[in-house]
Amino acid sequence: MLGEICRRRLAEVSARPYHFSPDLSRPIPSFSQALALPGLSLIAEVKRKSPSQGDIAALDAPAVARAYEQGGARAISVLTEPHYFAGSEEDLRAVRQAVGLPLLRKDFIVHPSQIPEARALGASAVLLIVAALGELTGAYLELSRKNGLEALVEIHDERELDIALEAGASIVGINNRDLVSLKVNMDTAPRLGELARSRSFEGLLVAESGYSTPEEVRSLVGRFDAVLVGTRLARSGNWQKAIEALMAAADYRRI
Ligand SMILES: O=C(O)c1ccccc1NCC(=O)[C@H](O)[C@H](O)COP(=O)(O)O
Repeated sequence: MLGEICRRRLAEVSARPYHFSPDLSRPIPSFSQALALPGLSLIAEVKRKSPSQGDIAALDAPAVARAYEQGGARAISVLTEPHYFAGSEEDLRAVRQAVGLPLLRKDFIVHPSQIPEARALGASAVLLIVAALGELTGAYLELSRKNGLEALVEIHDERELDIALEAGASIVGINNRDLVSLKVNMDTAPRLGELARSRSFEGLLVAESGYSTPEEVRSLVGRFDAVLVGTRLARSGNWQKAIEALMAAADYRRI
């Protein structure tokens, strides 16, 4: 699945003109500072559909983002991939205008032009998926920093953790979902999080995918800096309430 999505995204992105020159003097909120606040931070995702779930919810991106912000999310992830997730660049631009929280551009970054584009649209950070970028991860990380962006470097196994650490990632996301098979294993994030810390990783750790109950979220307190939640929130219908329920469980001081 990951290969199919990336091939399609690369074809689309490389066919359009490269014309992004973001204004780097325009201030944007810090993604890492939001994640480093005391307790477990919640990154709430605007997600309409996905390859594993099909249709999730017909969301108005800025309205949902405002509810996420009111509910206490500390950052918002906006999917901008159009075919498999029904997102768009316009969603990112509109969410930037609607909320003050830092935004993560959630997409399949496979072409350098997507990085300055993300900054121009108002993102504070981009997602870099090691399974997609492999040894190019370091180069994309550097390009992100040059464009005034932070990067959530996403891994799913030990080899990808090695690549992320070698690349100098300071925010590592551990995805419980295998993006090739789409299977979710909730032991993945805790196991690899522990491994990262045992290898002296002192940056921020984010647990991703499959979180839907306060108990699951609570289990991350003291082990992760943030959790990224999409489907559970998007489906809730009452986004602010759903966030508040998850935050109540997460709002513990770091142990
Ligand atoms: O969600 C999918 O089905 C998916 C399939 C292929 C590539 C990526 C995919 N999801 C991206 C994500 O990492 C999630 O959107 C994110 O972690 C939130 O997960 P969830 O809370 O389980 O919706």
